[in-house]
Amino acid sequence: MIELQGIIKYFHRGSINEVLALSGVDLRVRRGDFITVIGSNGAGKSTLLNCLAGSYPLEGGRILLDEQDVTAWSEHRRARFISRVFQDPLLGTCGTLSIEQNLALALRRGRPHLLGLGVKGHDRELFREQLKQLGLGLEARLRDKVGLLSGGQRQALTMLMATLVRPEILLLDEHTAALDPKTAQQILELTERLVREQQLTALMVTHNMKQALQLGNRLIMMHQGKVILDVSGEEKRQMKVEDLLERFYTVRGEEFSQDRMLLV
Ligand SMILES: Nc1ncnc2c1ncn2[C@@H]1O[C@H](COP(=O)(O)OP(=O)(O)OP(=O)(O)O)[C@@H](O)[C@H]1O
Repeated sequence: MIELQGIIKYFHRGSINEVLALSGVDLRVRRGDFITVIGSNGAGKSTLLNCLAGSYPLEGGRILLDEQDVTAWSEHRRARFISRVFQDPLLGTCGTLSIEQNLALALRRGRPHLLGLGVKGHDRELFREQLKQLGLGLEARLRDKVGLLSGGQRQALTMLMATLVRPEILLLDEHTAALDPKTAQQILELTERLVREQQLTALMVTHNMKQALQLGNRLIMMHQGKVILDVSGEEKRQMKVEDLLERFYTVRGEEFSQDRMLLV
């Protein structure tokens, strides 16, 4: 279980540009939770994921992994248990390396002593088998440079790389937002399958409320650096976009303007 306790994150603290991006976030992520994260622009969604991943130091609060305090752990150290997929398909893969070299790097995640790009025969078999399941024909292109792939193919490969060594937690930050609708849907289906088959714990940021309601077992809504709504199970299954807007109004006492988030 991962627990965030009273997380406080400022940017440019003490300057005229000071931003309080997270103002005391408490969140208990249970093993196997697939949490979709929604909220308006600047609500703190990406910052939350970045703080979990150790990209930024905190100004307050702690992060516990199975009751162990990992707040002081570097981003590199946390990469042993955290995988991330970003919006930009170029960020998760190395374009100048081949598909199999990228996968070989993913296989060594969290094992810093094993450097080099050599690919062993039995690993190659594993890669072929895994790639086949993507249904994109990439298993026949193991030695192709990743730079030759389309954005969707590259994001599918990134998803595979992020889960090749099972992470304790998978962080997805609008990972389908840069793709065309059909490709985005394929990546979402892949996401759902990988999370289900490997029983992963995942947090997925999205601007799409329908998507947030369709996927996962739990949904949190952020606003001005706080979690203002946390629904799961049957309650989430029954919810519609209008219910979410209504709940926002009840909690905040203000309308959720439609330009704050996509309602598709
Ligand atoms: N590296 C940074 N330096 C300075 N300010 C930042 C930085 N990252 C985020 N912020 C600020 O912190 C606040 C929260 O930003 P964050 O990116 O977490 O929001 P978000 O909910 O992910 O928004 P969006 O949906 O627009 O991506 C915003 O006011 C943003 O401008």
